[in-house]
Amino acid sequence: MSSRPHGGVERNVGYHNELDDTVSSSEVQAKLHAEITRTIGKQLFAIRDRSEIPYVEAVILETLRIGSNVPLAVTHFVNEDVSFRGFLIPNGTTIIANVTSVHHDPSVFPDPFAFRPERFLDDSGRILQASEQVIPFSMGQMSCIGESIARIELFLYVTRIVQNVEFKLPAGCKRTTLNGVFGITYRPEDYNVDIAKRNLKI
Ligand code: HEM
Repeated sequence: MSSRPHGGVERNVGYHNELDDTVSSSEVQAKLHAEITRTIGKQLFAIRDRSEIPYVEAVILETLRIGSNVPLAVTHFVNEDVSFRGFLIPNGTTIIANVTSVHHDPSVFPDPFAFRPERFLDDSGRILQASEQVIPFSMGQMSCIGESIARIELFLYVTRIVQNVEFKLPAGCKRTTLNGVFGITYRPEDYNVDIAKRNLKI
C-alpha cells in the first residue's frame, strides 16, 4: 500500500485538545492534580513514573479517543488488486480509515460522546485492555511514525502543566460543546482561558 503525503500539524493539535478537555472539566483537573501530588509532588516526572499514575494515562487516552485529532488518518491507495473479506479492492482505490467512527463505536465505548477517563480504569485503578481499542495513530505498517515520542511528550506535558498551573474558564464563559474545527486535523474552536499558577508548596 502507498500513502499520499500529509503535513505534520497533528502534534500541536493533539496537545491543544489535551488542554481543552482539562480546561473543560475542573473535576478531571482536580483528580489529575491529586494523583500527581500523591505520587511525586512537585518533582519532575520521568517516563518510568507512568505506571504510578494511571489516571493521567486514562485522561490522555480519553482525550485521544474523543478528540480523534487526525479523524480520517492519512489517505492511502492500493497499488495492486486486494481481496478483503470477500470484497475486491481494485488497484488504485483510495482507502480512508475513519478513526473517529472507531473511537465512537458505542459497542466498544458506551456513551461515546461523554468525556469519561474512568472507562479505561479497572476497579483497582489500573489501565484496562480497552485502551488498545484507541487508535489515534492509526494501525499497521503505515501508522504514525511519531507515536512513541508523541505518547511520551503528552505524558510529560500533561503532568508538568497540571503540577504548576490551573486552567479555568473566565467568569461568564461556558463551553457547552465538544465541537471543533474539521480539516486534516480536528481541533477545538478558539476560546479564552484563565491560567493561574498553583501554590507549589506541596
Ligand atoms: C497526538 C499526536 C499525533 C497523532 C494523533 C498522530 C497521528 C497520525 C496519524 C493518524 C497518521 C497517519 C497514519 C496512517 O497513514 O495510517 C500519522 C502519520 C505520521 N505521523 Fe503522526 N501523529 C502524532 C504525532 C506525531 C509526531 C510527534 C510525529 C513526529 C515526531 C509524527 C510523524 C508522523 C509522520 C512522519 C507520519 C507519516 C507516516 C507515513 O505516511 O509513512 N506524528 N500520524
